[in-house]
Amino acid sequence: MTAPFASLAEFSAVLKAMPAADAEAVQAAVARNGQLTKPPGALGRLEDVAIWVAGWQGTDRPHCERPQVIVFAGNHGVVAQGVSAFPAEVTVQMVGNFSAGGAAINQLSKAFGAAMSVHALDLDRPTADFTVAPAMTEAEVVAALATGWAAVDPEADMLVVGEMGIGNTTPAAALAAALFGGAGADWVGRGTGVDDAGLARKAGAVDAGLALHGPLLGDALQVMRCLGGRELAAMAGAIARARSLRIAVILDGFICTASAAVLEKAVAGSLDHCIAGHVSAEGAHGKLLAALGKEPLLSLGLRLGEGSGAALAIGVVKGALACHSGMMTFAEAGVSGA
Ligand SMILES: O=C(O)c1ccc[n+]([C@@H]2O[C@H](COP(=O)([O-])O)[C@@H](O)[C@H]2O)c1
Ligand SMILES: Cc1cc2nc[nH]c2cc1C
Repeated sequence: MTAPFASLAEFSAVLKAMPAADAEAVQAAVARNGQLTKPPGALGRLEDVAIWVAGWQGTDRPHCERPQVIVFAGNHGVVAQGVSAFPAEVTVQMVGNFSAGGAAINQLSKAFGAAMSVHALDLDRPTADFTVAPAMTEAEVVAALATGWAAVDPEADMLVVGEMGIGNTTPAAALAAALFGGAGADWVGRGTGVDDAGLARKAGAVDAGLALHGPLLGDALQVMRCLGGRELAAMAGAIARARSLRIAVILDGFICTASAAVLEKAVAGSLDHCIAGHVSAEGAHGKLLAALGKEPLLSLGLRLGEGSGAALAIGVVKGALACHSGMMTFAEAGVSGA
């Protein structure tokens, strides 16, 4: 579907008109959960997950039979500041690897029965270095949001968005700092494995970006334009599209979460259809999730990106929905209650 916005103002209006969860389906799912053959609460957070998905799918028998994984790739001018352990050409090389089926996310998507696609966004045209200019023009950020919007399969019943972009933990840290306050040092981490000097360069780059674009940063969508990147904006566009379709979303790591946070800051409640798949090893991811009030499902020390942690969490969500929708009630099974 062509995106119903051609400017950031129109995208903002779209965010303000998003559907809510189905309160009746939530109520029905709570009632069903209470009748299933288990002690009350014995499935822990799986019960909450199932009831939450029920609300977005509008049924007390929610399912995860057609999960979709989308990986967006972008390149970043700020890599000129020496902020990554890897060279920028790895982004396009990894897109080749995704297309050939050779990356971790290919295997995880297959393992959890998800349809996976990859979208490379103007890799030969990196965003501007945000320490000297806004990362994107309005036309560029809107185009990236629209790519994400169009990439979502309306028939999917669960969405994972992931990313690949050498250097992108730096724009992600810049988004987090601009949205939640603090300095670069509060939000940067080691990414693909920078040393102490690299970490200091990342903090310096974020501080320079905050200082340069300061006057615009009260507006979350301007934060994305000035400090973000194409794959970050595309993830935000896909998460917004999923909301418009009432498809639940599993968030991935630090970059994905920072991109999503832009939507929440633009319009509070924009991430009510999103769950945190995992907490990554990137230093500030836990803090960012806490700021959003999201409790991660998994904590496995991953710091890969690509949607990998969220793809693993598909397995947890599938387990939650299989139990909720497939179990018998006490009455059906002839099991005595407490
Ligand atoms: O998902 C995460 O939390 C995460 C943490 C560290 C690194 N990454 C991945 O590594 C790349 C960014 O790291 P860097 O050091 O180049 O900024 C990018 O391709 C991400 O997918 C991802
Ligand atoms: C090899 C490699 C694979 C990745 N996947 C996501 N980010 C990545 C960064 C690197 C360097």
